Amino acid sequence: MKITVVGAGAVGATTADNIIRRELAEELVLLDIKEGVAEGKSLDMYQTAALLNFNTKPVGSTNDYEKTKGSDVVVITSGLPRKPGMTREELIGINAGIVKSVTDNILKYSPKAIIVVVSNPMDTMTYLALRESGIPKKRIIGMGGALDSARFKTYLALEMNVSPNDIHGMVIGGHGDTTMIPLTRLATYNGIPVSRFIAADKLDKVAADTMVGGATLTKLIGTSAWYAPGAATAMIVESIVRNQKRIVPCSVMLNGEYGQKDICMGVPVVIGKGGWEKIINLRLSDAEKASFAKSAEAVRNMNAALDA
Ligand SMILES: NC(=O)c1ccc[n+]([C@@H]2O[C@H](COP(=O)([O-])OP(=O)(O)OC[C@H]3O[C@@H](n4cnc5c(N)ncnc54)[C@H](O)[C@@H]3O)[C@@H](O)[C@H]2O)c1
Ligand SMILES: O=C(O)C[C@H](O)C(=O)O
Repeated sequence: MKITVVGAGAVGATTADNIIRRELAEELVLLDIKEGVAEGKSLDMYQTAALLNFNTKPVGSTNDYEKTKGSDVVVITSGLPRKPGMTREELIGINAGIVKSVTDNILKYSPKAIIVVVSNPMDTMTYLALRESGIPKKRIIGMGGALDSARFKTYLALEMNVSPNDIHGMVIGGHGDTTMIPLTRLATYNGIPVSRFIAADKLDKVAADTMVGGATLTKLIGTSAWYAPGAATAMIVESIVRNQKRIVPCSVMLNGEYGQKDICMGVPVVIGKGGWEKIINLRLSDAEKASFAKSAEAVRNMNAALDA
């Protein structure tokens, strides 16, 4: 198994670190356009092997795609992160060009790779990568819902003062401050609806905090987050390489599911060795269906900017 992570910034390096610690591949290539950064971070990470007992060797590359040849899975994290006060959507101008050129280069050397897109605005970047590459849709997975769901579970656990490990819940829709849809109705504390433990107004606040979870961290840190994004991305990669068939909300191309077509948005999918293998069709309430349609409209408008 060979995995490449493009972009050795905060999210790319954290993703790579999680992947090698869990030994998800024999070989991990970390690539960045900045001279020496991927090589330096790879060496730094490899120096933890003797302390943490793992055997995957990370290899750095300054924009040399030959080194990525034959990758089974490629994660794209290259691109600008937002600054406080910005939306993810404002990154489209620069990041679209980066994601397009990276996708072209990756597929030259790894035509069969499954691609996990992280760069923002993620739903539109996933759509772009799929449109530009023309590869089968099941091989392109956008990472957003995995992270948003982890934040949702964390806020629920904090409110209830319980372990996040006992909380189940999903966030679907777009990966944007106003487009994500935390499914409060379906969230449970070990199978028991969370509404049995949290008052309605508190549950609404958890949902609202989840939606601006990325913006909150960006304001605190001065740039966007990386620990949970890196862990969420590695979790998806693990489900692919170990064929775990986990159900994860991911941005995938819809063809009539959830009433939408020709758009990549977050819905629950089964992730295995083929990429996303199946979409799980949730029975949404009328209000949830309306939120999904509204979210799709916003994502579609963003996609239209690709051709503007
Ligand atoms: N989908 C999500 O849930 C999620 C979560 C966190 C961050 N993000 C997004 O991920 C992206 C990266 O965030 P970050 O915090 O790691 O940013 P960062 O600035 O720390 O790292 C980005 C890296 O990309 C590199 N890069 C730029 N152009 C490149 C190219 N053409 N080829 C190779 N490398 C290139 C840069 O040199 C830099 O090292 C941002 O767009 C951010 O918004 C998405
Ligand atoms: O908030 C951001 O801009 C980065 C990422 O999408 C996140 O949710 O952490």
